[in-house]
Amino acid sequence: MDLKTGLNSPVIADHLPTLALPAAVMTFTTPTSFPSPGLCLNTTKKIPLPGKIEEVRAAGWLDLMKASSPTRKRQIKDVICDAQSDLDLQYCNWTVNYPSALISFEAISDLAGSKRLALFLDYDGTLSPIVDNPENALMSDEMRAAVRHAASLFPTAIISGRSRDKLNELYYAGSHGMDIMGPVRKTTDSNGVECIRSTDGKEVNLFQPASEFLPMITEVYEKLGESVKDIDGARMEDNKFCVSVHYRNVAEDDYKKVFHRVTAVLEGYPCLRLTHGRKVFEVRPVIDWNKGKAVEFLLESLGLSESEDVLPIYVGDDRTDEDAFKVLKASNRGFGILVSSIPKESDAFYSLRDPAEVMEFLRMLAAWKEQST
Ligand SMILES: O=P(O)(O)OC[C@H]1O[C@H](O[C@H]2O[C@H](CO)[C@@H](O)[C@H](O)[C@H]2O)[C@H](O)[C@@H](O)[C@@H]1O
Repeated sequence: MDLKTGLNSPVIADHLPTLALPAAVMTFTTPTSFPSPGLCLNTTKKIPLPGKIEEVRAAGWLDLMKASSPTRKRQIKDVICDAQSDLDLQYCNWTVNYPSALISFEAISDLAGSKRLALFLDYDGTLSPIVDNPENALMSDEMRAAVRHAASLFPTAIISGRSRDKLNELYYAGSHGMDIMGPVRKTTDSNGVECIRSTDGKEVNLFQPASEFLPMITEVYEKLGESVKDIDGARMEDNKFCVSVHYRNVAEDDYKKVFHRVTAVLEGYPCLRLTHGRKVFEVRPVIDWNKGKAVEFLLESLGLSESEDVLPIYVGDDRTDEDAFKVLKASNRGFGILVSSIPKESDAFYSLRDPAEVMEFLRMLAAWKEQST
């Protein structure tokens, strides 16, 4: 997919309640085959769950899948109005804890002061609206211009679950941060970093911490594709170091089927984990690497990880972006901005409603930078 001019479509935000699965569910067996155990998180042996807990687990996931469906709008105009006003009230109350980055822009620019901003931008749901077909999730020309303008003023990276070759912009980390094309590192620690030339001849660094998992990812992609091919609307996506199983276009009655087919295949891959995205199952290696680690890696590559006069800002909409929000929150340096049109728990500090507001925020940042220099 080439990210060209985009299609504007309504952003359908998904509400994903947090689901605390029993600890037993989250244990994995360190495999005897495939990558060296060192690569797979040290974990205790996976124990078969008693039937009851297995049912609870399946029901929990099913609730997650249903909760991420768009609320069914009834055809009666009044109900939509009422529902809309209730949602607005809930959203308004939520922004008390997650202030709008547009309304709070003056506070943000005061915080930024003379610091050097570093921008980290998620792609789907942040720079492009959520649409039914991933192939149609494109940045609009206006958004692309806003991103490019910001990138001319601040170090800017796109960090996405998509494979890196679908993102031909700036610095970027595809596969949920596991495939990083970043600036030539200014630090000595270069283990695992390969120096290559990018398509426009620029010398860059390539860092792929999950490269040993490629054969496993390729194999599980094939198996998952085979296992869901008879489910109408189910769609696979190969994101190089991770796999997406989309169910946005699957009938809700078939959600359970998708869930059980995916989990049945993954039973044979204890070194892979399943996370829930926006009407998508994300299958990733069980390694200690995520979007938060990618942000830390890129800051270090830019020589910005030690200095106090840097303000990293991460803008994202999905659960995998929370790893980056957590890193910035824990470092007490910089902050996350959650893109959501409905209330959600998050480790972000600010909020923006949708990609249109993200674009406005980027424009405000650029204007602020240009008038303050
Ligand atoms: O980290 P991101 O850049 O947010 O990528 C996360 C996933 O985004 C895409 O799927 C989501 O967007 C699609 C297009 O709007 C939508 O159809 C789908 O339901 C969403 O889950 C992408 O296709 C995945 O590969 C990414 O992992």
